[in-house]
Amino acid sequence: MTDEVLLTARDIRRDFRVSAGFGRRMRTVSAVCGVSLDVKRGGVLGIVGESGCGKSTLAKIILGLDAPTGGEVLFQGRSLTEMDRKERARHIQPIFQDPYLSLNPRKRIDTIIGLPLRVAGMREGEIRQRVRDMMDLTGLPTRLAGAYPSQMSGGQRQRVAIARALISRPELVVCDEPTSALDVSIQAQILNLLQDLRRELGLTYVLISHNLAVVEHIATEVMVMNHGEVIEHRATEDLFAAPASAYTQMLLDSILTPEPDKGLPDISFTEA
Ligand SMILES: Nc1ncnc2c1ncn2[C@@H]1O[C@H](COP(=O)(O)OP(=O)(O)OP(=O)(O)O)[C@@H](O)[C@H]1O
Repeated sequence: MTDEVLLTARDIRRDFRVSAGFGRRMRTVSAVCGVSLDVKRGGVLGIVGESGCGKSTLAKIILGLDAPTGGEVLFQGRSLTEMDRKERARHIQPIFQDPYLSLNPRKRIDTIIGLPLRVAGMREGEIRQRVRDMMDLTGLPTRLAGAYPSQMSGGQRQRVAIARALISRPELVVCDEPTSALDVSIQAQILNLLQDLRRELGLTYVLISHNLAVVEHIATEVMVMNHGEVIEHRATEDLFAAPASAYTQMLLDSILTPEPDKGLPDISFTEA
């Protein structure tokens, strides 16, 4: 990780107007309440917190897929609002939780992976080569190029989603629960792949996860959220060694308390 700040979010707010029920008045839900953060080039910022604390809303705002009701996001000093969709996509790409939902079931794998390059207007010959290289890099056998998402396993589908996200060589990848929909036995493979790709391609990640074991292993910094606010944001080692807040301590305690008969999650990582 370097000290260069790739992305800055300043005082982000996101309010939603929601109906309070049949015949009732509208009320405001504040999903994100004044969050500021810096993402440093080459690092992994883990964002953790319980369900509903605002992680995914913040991720969508960082990706430019949703507009904040207050504050601004700067990528290399430029506001995301100054960039069009194509330019944003060149710099920042998402990897979502469920690869099945995020892949078009009617398209072949090679078409899905190459789509960002086609949108950018690249020549077909070059696209084919880049797709082959990216399949190789993400551990997808080339014989799967003509397959459809329904013919693949969950892990393979997530590899396709990763290949598609990385093919336009973005600098920042926002991973929103990238392994939560996968079998436990596959989760570690995908996390190890993400780690290898980060080193090989010099990527920066924002990693949203409710799984603190995953975040502890991968993130260089961790930001803890609760009710739309930042509770603490520190280097991973420091946070796990001595959490500064009772809320973080409660989250840490909850991963150390296995569910009856299930034991702790069996995720084994390869060492860096
Ligand atoms: N489009 C929306 N309309 C209304 N309320 C919303 C909308 N999106 C999110 N919210 C509300 O904002 C709050 C934060 O939601 P968000 O999905 O960001 O949390 P999260 O931490 O990602 O949760 P999870 O881990 O369950 O995905 C929740 O109370 C949610 O109901």
